[in-house]
Amino acid sequence: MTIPSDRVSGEDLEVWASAAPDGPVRRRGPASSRTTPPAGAAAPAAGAPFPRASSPARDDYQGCFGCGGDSPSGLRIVETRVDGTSVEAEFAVRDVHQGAPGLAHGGLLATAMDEVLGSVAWRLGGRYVTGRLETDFLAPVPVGATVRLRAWCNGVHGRKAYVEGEGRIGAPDGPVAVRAAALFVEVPEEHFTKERLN
Ligand SMILES: CCCCCCCCCCCC(=O)SCCNC(=O)CCNC(=O)[C@H](O)C(C)(C)COP(=O)(O)OP(=O)(O)OC[C@H]1O[C@@H](n2cnc3c(N)ncnc32)[C@H](O)[C@@H]1OP(=O)(O)O
Repeated sequence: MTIPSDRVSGEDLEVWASAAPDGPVRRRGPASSRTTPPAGAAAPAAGAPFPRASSPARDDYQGCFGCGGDSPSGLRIVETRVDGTSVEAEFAVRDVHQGAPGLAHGGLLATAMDEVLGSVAWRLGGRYVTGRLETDFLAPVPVGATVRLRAWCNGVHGRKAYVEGEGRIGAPDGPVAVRAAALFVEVPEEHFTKERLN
């Protein structure tokens, strides 16, 4: 595998084709060029429905740490709104999600972002896995809070999908606690079976 190592540092980087409800956004730098669509990437049509409206594999499988109901300490993320190219979801931070006393563990917040960004990638129609996940933690999240998640796709280039999102505390317009940008890579079906030990 050849992974590009170039980074864009310093100045803000404009995401050229963001489908975020507020339109094109400026990311606070430094931001990685690895999670920014290159020139020539296909931009999702704003407001158009996702190619895949739902995920039967997901609906039938409850073992996922992010969204499944069978994992006792799982995040139990629930999607609340799917609108064109964006997904909204939420979860409640429980005691089992603590890092520092009374506060959510950052790794679990990153997991939540992986989940909701992954849901957007899944809805693009292929089978995608996370290749790279960049996360900015902007505010502590107290145990007991509901985190409102939102994610959208910025572009698709070959096997690569560029997805971005944020998590806010308490309400859809609450304080931003976490931001994430990710590169998802499309894989064949056997990806999910060939390395399994059981
Ligand atoms: C069931 C219901 C589910 C429903 C889903 C619901 C949501 C679930 C959310 C959870 C999602 C996850 O956590 S998924 C689990 C975590 N992720 C994984 O386990 C993935 C592990 N990694 C891999 O399997 C592999 O490294 C891949 C598939 C990512 C890439 O390997 P590959 O297939 O051989 O492809 P490769 O040629 O290396 O890479 C393809 C292109 O992507 C680029 N690329 C690859 N990785 C990177 C990277 N980290 N940073 C930059 N670029 C990268 C390459 O440069 C290349 O660009 P170019 O040369 O083409 O330009």
